[in-house]
This record gives sequence, structure tokens and C-alpha cells, in this order.
Amino acid sequence: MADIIIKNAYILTMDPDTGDLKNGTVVIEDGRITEIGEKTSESAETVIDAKHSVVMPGLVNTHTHAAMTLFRGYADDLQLSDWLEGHIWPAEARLTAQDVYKGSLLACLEMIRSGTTSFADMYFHMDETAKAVEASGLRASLSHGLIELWNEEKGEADLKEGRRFVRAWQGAANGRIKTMYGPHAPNTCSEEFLAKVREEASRDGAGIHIHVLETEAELLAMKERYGKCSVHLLDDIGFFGPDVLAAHCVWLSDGDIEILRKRGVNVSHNAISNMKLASGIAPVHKMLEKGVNVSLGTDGCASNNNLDLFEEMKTAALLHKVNTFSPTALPARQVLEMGTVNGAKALDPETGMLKVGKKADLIILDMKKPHLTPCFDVPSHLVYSAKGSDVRTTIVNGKVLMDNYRVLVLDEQKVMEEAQKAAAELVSKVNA
Ligand SMILES: C[C@H]1O[C@@H](n2cnc3c(N)ncnc32)[C@H](O)[C@@H]1O
Ligand SMILES: [Zn+2]
Repeated sequence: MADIIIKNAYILTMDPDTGDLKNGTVVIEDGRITEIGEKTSESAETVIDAKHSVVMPGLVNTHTHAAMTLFRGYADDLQLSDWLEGHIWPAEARLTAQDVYKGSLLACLEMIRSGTTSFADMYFHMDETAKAVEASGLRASLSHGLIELWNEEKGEADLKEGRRFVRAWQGAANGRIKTMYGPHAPNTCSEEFLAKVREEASRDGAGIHIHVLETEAELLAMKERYGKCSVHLLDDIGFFGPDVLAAHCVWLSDGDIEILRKRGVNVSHNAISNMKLASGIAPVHKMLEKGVNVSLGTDGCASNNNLDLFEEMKTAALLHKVNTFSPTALPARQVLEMGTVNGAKALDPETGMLKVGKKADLIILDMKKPHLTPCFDVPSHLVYSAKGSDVRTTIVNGKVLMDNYRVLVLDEQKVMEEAQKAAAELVSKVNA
């Protein structure tokens, strides 16, 4: 007997071998997809009738700072350096472990509600984010943020904590948690420190999550300090590989794109954050054309200000159309690939596609809504018309986290109240 059967659904598999099924059935057993087809002879404990619904792989958020939900709307409309150094970092200096737990739990709740099934995070007090992931049932690749700032002592302490975290949580929560090293950026960590992090990550078999060329200020600072940009510096110290996740990558030259392609680096594109902080426009169409693996991230809630990847998909599509003056750039299916398959390639290739043998991370969207009527083309609706709030069911690793808009794994009211209280206390401490 199977665990879950989803029937009568439009199945957007994202599997190029099979294509979509207009009216099909998905069978889930022991956390994996065991059957996809028109019908099944199996029976299951849970049978979900997905009439008027779309089943698709859960969305993958490849760059966020989950606990920053506490700073949602806290310091808007500021220059990035002023925003980060003048507002966010002073507030983060007051963050307690409990705050991070409450903020991360709120993020998990928001992700479950908006159809994100896994995410990559770089932050502090990461044991707490890991506990929130464990409790919420989501999948995540987590890293402790290392901000050395040319201070050897701080670098040592950060690296020690990063290493402890990597080893403590690798493979935890039934394999739903992976760990990475999280050096913040090439303009906040020294060359020697970055090289040391690379070495540690290779030794531990852990990936690396880093911000790269988010701003022109970073590009100029790197040229001044090293006579070359971040991508060339990182390449020269042997930093890059397919286990590296590089967030933003806005200020790239064509040569940089070639390096990222050659090294198999995974890029996380954060369209909304880059637009809100006016960081610039990442050359996503060029990267995709050249074969770089580009996925989508929201960044933290202080620069977005939510975790809805459906918004991110639409924004990315629109941004690159207007940027290239070409409405054919980033068509809907390609954007869906970025939100699912490409993100999965960066975090866990056994997810991101509805295919027999893959882990069962999937979502069901309710298509019987005014803004989704009529429906000529499902991918078009998912990118241009749907919202995270159209997700009615979220399943991760074969477990139902939200069933028909009801979140089963968290006490929603309590999560919101606790986060609200923690945020208010934090801001009053910062202002005192
Ligand atoms: C892990 C660290 O990264 C910071 N952080 C959050 N958003 C951004 C961004 N867009 N660019 C650089 N750093 C950021 C967090 O505030 C934390 O200090
Ligand atoms: Zn970030």
C-alpha cells in the first residue's frame, strides 16, 4: 500500500522525457515518487482529489536569510551600504538565538504557504534555523555566515562555529538538512580567509554559499584592492566548483560568465532584492544562454519583503524581458525551470522534478480562481498570474505539511504572535 495518491490533476512534471500529463495520478511511498501515469492500481492511506488543480515540483529558494522575516519592512528605501551597515548589522548584533528560532519558524510557515519546499540559508545562530526546519518538515541547505572583515580573530571564531555547525547538522532531519560553509562575500572576507574556507569545505564534503558581485561598489572595491573582480579572485584561489552557490552575480563581465560556466558554479538570481536595493540587473539571459545553472532566490525579508517565489518568477521574467527589449526572453517554462529543476541541481538533484524515484517534494495549486480563469496554458498561469497563496497543498519528503490550505505541522497563530513579539522587542532594544 502506498502512502499518498494524488489523482485527477494536471501534472507539470518538469521532466523533459515525459512532458506534462493533462489528467494524471502521482503515487508516493516512503518519501519518494513511485508512480506517475493516467491511473494507478495502487491504493493509499491518503488520497487527494486534485480536480481543477495543478501538481508541480515544490519551488526551491536558493538564497535567503530566513530569520530576517523579523526585519520585514524595518529599513526600506535605503542605499545598500547604509541599509546593511547602518541598520541591519546593528539590529543583528542584538539578535538572540530565540529570535532566530522564531524568525526562522515564521519563514518556514510562509514558505509552506507559498509553495517553497526547500531553501538555502546563510545566517547566524543556525542551530535555531535547523531546529525550525526540523519542526516544519521543509528541506534546507544551511550555513553559518562568516563575516571576517580582515579581523583574524573574528575569522577564526566564525570558522570554528561554521565548522561545528556543518558537522553537527549534515544529513539531519532524515536527510532533509544539508550544511554548507557561508563566507559572506569577497569584499567582506580576505583572500586568505576565503582560501581557508575552501579547504575546510572540501575536507568536510560540504558546499559553499557566498554573495558574489551584488553591487558595483563591490566590483570597484575588489579592483582597487586586488586589481581584479571577485570572480577572477575566487577563480585564482581555486575557490569555484559545482558545490559553490553564488548569490546575486549582478556585476559580471562576459569573461566572468565563462569562468562560472567552466567551473559549474550555481548562480542564485535575486531579481526583487536587486531591484529594491537598486543593485543592478544580473545578466541572466546571457548566463542561461551560455549554460550556467541559474536558479531563483528571494534574499532576506528586509530586501524583498516576502518569500513568495511565484512573485520572484514573474519579476525575473519581466525584468529580463525589459532589460533585453525582448518579450521572448525568459519564457514561462524556462522561468519555471529556474524555480524548480535548476534550484534542485544546486541543493539536491534528487528533487525538483516529478519523476519516478525522485524525492516527493511537490505542491498542489488551486486553479479555480478568478485570476486563473480561463486557462489556455498552465506554465503561463504559474508564472504570470498565480500567487503563492494559490498553493493549497505542500508535500515534502512524502509528508503533507499543508493540506487544503491548512498547515498541519505548525501552530500558525502562535508562530506569528511569537515572531511579532520578538521583532518588537528587538527593535525597541536597537532604538534604546
Ligand atoms: C548573513 C549576512 O548577510 C546579510 N545580508 C542580508 N541581505 C544581504 C544582501 N542583499 N547583501 C549582502 N548581505 C546581506 C545578513 O544581514 C547577514 O548579516
Ligand atoms: Zn543575501
